[in-house]
Amino acid sequence: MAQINPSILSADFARLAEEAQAVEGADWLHVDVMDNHFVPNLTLGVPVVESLSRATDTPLDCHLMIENPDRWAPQYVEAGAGSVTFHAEAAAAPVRLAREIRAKGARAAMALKPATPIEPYEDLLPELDMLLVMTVEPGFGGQAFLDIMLPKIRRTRELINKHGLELWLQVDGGVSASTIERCAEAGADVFVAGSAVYGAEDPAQAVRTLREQADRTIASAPWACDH
Ligand SMILES: O=C(CO)[C@H](O)[C@H](O)COP(=O)(O)O
Ligand SMILES: [Fe+2]
Repeated sequence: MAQINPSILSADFARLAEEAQAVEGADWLHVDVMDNHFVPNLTLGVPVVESLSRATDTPLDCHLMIENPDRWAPQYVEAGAGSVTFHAEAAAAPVRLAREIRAKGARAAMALKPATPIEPYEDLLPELDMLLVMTVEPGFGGQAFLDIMLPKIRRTRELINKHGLELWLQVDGGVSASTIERCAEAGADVFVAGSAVYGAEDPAQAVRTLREQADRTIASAPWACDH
């Protein structure tokens, strides 16, 4: 089953609680944390995540685009995040960090920027609950989907299936009605969508439509039948 995670990066930050409630029915709410160092943009931090976790029943999927996640990621679990994603390029000790996130009670995930290959991380996959393949350069919403990431999604899915892991494979960046099927066909099962959801007239309906598209594709995808 596909999971759709609307990204509040494309929501109205002055009405975050309402915007979160507008997509109830989504699997997770994707929260982009940017520190203006790891990426050239600044969004929100621990206090906002804490408030947001009280404002919605949808679990929070925090995508940390920050330096030194080894220091900060555990605080996002304490703030109420159900899943915390750190970047492979930023973590000093990814295994220790993934174990700490899990020990604190959240799902541990690792993200790869477009130029970061999956292969060096094969042995680390059992330490993770989700792997995020970025399909745009992290930093901004509303960018065009990078088709050249499809082979990496495919290779990552092959590694997950080869090792028989229950790891989720998330894609983030430019995911919309016109790109979600290519991602699902390549092996993704968790889909972040910012502008495609919050730019729609009815965000909750946009979530349902994306989920239907992804579910239909996954149902006939060879990678899902083999699994
Ligand atoms: O991590 C991100 C950007 O770094 C966002 O989650 C992503 O860009 C979502 O926005 P959109 O669906 O509009 O591309
Ligand atoms: Fe994100």
